[in-house]
Amino acid sequence: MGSVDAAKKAAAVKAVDEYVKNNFVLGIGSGSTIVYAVERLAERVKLENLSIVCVPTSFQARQLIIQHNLILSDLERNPKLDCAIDGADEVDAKLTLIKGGGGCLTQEKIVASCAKQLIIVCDFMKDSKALGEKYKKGVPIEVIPMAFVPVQRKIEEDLGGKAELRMAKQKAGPVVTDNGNFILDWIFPEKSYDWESTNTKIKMIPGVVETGLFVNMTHKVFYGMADGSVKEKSV
Ligand SMILES: O=C(CO)[C@H](O)[C@H](O)COP(=O)(O)O
Repeated sequence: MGSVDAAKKAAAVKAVDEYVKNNFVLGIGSGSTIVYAVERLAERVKLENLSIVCVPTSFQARQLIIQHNLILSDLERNPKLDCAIDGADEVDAKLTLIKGGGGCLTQEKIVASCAKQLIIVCDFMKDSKALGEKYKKGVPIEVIPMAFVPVQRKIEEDLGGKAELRMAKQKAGPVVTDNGNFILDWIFPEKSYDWESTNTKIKMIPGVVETGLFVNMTHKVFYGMADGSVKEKSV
């Protein structure tokens, strides 16, 4: 295992060990770091005979829950969660996040918004002073397919930068999200942003479903470090 994967694993294990308690309803995020969190969760459930109900944030998360024989639920049965554990593409000094590198931002944000606490697990490369410093792929924005051109134009005219339609790698055409929508990656001009108002501006554009900007949602971040230690930051 390389140092980045070891860092992801260290962060995920620590978060699951510190935050998951018996009888929790737990949001399960998406991405590669979450795989380690679910592995650790399954281990603890077995060893400690815990009862944990899991609400997925994506098709991938649902599969992980099923593969590890964990209890699968949804927001209809469990609209209130004790905690959600998820990854991030970048975390700034105020714990504002860019999420959605894996395209699951909308369900991730919905599940996080239903949780008492959002706990982020990531490696040291995601830790930045200002968004855009480390993650160069922009802010993911989920859009209704028939609206992608007008949304693209509005973002570029009003906010500057480029809003690129995310294309699939192993299929001709765009990436289609778990909700049947497209993703625009907004490569924003380099300047300092008020992310709360920027997020609101983008969300007000007709056709936008959700953005990958998570503002004032994070309670704690566990950063796995290159030396195997874990650094913690909270608001
Ligand atoms: O937001 C996400 C998916 O939509 C992921 O949590 C984010 O992309 C981080 O993934 P990884 O743990 O693989 O670095």
